[in-house]
Amino acid sequence: MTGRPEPIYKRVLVKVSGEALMGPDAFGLHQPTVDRIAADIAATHSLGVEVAVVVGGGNIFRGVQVSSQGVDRATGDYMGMLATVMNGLALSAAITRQGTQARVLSALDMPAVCETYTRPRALAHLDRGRVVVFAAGTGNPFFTTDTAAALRAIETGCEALLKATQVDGIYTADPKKDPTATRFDRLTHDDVLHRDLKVMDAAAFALARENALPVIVFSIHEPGSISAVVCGEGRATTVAS
Ligand SMILES: Nc1ncnc2c1ncn2[C@@H]1O[C@H](COP(=O)(O)OP(=O)(O)OP(=O)(O)O)[C@@H](O)[C@H]1O
Ligand SMILES: O=c1ccn([C@@H]2O[C@H](COP(=O)(O)O)[C@@H](O)[C@H]2O)c(=O)[nH]1
Repeated sequence: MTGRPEPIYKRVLVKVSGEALMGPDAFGLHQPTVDRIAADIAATHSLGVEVAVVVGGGNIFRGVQVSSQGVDRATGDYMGMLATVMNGLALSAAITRQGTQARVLSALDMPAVCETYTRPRALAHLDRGRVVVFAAGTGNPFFTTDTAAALRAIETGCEALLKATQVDGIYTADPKKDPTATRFDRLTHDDVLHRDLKVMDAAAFALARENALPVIVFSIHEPGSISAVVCGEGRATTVAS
């Protein structure tokens, strides 16, 4: 007995920020941090929750970085999507080391590296109890992995999108820039869109709103935060209609 309540979801999608994977470093993958996040994903899975993951790429590359340096935006975005595949492979390997089966499904076809995303394949892996790591975002430039997270969550019937990020919820303004910003416990999708709160892009929130997908924003830096949130615990902002 851990004293923790039962999970409130059967299937969730966890969006893991790429920047979170660099831990205290300035770039790339910080293996102890990757292992800690993988352990929390495995612990969540061991509670009987089916877990899908979308991983970002901000620790390695963002398309907009090169658009001012003579590389066109679409090419830069494909480079960003490749960064998310590297992160997906690292996270999947770390989850597997925890003793939990995981598979990487890429929106861009690269059969020598990992499986290609199809919805039936993703559902089959989830039904078989595997953690599914979605990589390469939506497979399209001019999108983000936040939008991929909302899209994949809806496609695969997840009951909530858990955005594991740098901050412990949604604030009146970016708390990294405005020390007077205050945190919300609960918001509607409309609130987030009308107030133009930037924690996740508007396309992702619009998709979540249209499909009544709850979004829960919490800090990935808090150990055990993913398994806490699936049990309705921990510090977070819940966005629901
Ligand atoms: N109103 C707000 N409330 C909370 N956070 C906000 C707000 N506005 C902007 N932010 C910022 O949004 C950031 C969330 O971005 P995060 O790095 O998790 O996502 P991402 O850019 O999708 O990930 P990646 O690192 O993979 O690119 C937070 O670090 C926070 O500083
Ligand atoms: O659907 C997508 C998803 C991502 N990209 C590109 O990848 C990088 C990294 O993703 P983050 O969401 O910023 O973590 C992003 O900056 C885009 O360049 C994409 O083109 N399409």
